[in-house]
Amino acid sequence: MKDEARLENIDQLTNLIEADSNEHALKEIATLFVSAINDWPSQNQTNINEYIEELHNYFGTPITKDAILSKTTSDSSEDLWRKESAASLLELLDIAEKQYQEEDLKQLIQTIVKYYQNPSVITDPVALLEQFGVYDEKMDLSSYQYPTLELLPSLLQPLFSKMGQEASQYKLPLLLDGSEDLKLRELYHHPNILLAGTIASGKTQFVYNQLVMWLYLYHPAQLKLVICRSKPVDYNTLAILERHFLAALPGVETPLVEGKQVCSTIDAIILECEQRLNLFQKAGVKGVEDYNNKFINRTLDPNLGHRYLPNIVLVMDDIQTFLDENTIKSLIALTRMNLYTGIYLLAVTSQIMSRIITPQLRANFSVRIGMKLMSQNESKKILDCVGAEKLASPGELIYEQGERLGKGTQPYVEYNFIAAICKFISEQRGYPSAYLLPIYEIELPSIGDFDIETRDQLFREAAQLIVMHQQGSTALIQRKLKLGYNRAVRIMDQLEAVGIVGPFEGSKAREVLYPDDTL
Ligand SMILES: Nc1ncnc2c1ncn2[C@@H]1O[C@H](COP(=O)(O)OP(=O)(O)OP(=O)(O)O)[C@@H](O)[C@H]1O
Repeated sequence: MKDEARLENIDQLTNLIEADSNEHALKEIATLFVSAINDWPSQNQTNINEYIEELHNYFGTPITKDAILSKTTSDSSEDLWRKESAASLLELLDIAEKQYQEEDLKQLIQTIVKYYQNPSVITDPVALLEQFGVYDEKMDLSSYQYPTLELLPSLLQPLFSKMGQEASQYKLPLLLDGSEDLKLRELYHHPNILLAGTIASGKTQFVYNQLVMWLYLYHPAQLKLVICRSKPVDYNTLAILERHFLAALPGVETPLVEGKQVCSTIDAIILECEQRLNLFQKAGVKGVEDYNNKFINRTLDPNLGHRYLPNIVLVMDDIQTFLDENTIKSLIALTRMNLYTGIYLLAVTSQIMSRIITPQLRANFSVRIGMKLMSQNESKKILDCVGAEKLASPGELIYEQGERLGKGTQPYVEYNFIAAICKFISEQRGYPSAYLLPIYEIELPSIGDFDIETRDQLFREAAQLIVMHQQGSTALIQRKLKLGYNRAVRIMDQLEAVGIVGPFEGSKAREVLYPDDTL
């Protein structure tokens, strides 16, 4: 984590609260705390710790509601100010008790200081872009409000509150254990995670837990998700986050990735990865963390292609359903090059066969997690040791990273709460579209018997669509580019003229003559 200026002074805290455009319980508590300090009858009190010490001297230790109530009785004019101050303290302890089950004022103030000391929680990189001269009104989500803890069941609020405090030290955390021993894992040095478990062992819940945690921690400018699903019923709740947190290929209808699109999407992520590595080289840095710091500190010129790089997490649930030969090759390529790029892969499977998780691919997953597995043999295949066959299902897991092994339990966040969090986010202003993944530009052939000037304006987009989907269908152009039939037919004729598709074949789709490995 980078060093932050220490937050000790009451004026600093007041300024940070004012700059925090989100409404949440911690801000309310911090505001009451500032007003309690301002009312406290001591000379020029400006230091937060000294103020806490004065409170301890006066109320005793710990400073609880009972301690405050039993002290605030006398009527001298100095005590009137103390009473005012105490009223704010009582109010803030009241909120803290309900929201965070915290009764000790000192602990609470430490939490506030920690929260406001870490600017990544409150700083919006998009708002910062304004300073770089590349500010774009359409991309401004500076009024974005992070989901509040109240959207979670009250039983889980203390866990997420603790998570929020601890997670500020991580570049991207993974939740491994949600029991009393909260256990998070830093993914920056281990960006590829494999999760295996039998059917109904809690794998999808594991994925949702990570997503919910990240949605609590990050601004839409900082995190993008690509979700590959095998069943159309999965992850529908997340589709409404398209314009906030999802990344997608240009021109696709649903931002949740299925079937044939999986391989082209992974290839697009590989391209994004390559672009990032180029940017790092130009910037003279090793990874995304230093790169973004340089960008925020205005040492990288946006006119040279530099931009803020969000974390991108590729989630592949039921990975076995996507793994044909090409996809395995692409995944191996991706997992070889994505270290420190801010691009992560979370792969989930219920099938432990080496045909699916090939030794080459397995070796690139440096974080491996087993939920309940069928046999000792399966456990060994995933974790290099037995044990996962004995886990309680759903929810328990064993994780392995390098030499270490650990056991954890996943919390259970019911889907209606997840849906409420997504709804809370989706109702806010979003970007004009999903974060668009790059696609390889097609070198259009120069052959053809029509004038380039007469090409349809959407000719290039249509060509990319047809080649990407390997489907010479007029209906596809109509649907994806939202065009009328006649215009789509005209474009198809133009595509035939340059040799991208074959001739019209009646009710059959035209043959695509341009191979998709050029994409
Ligand atoms: N930690 C947990 N505590 C209690 N119930 C849980 C927990 N995790 C999951 N469940 C419940 O167990 C069931 C199976 O969970 P989930 O769908 O996550 O499993 P899965 O491994 O993804 O299953 P599949 O392989 O069929 O996709 C669901 O009904 C879910 O609500």
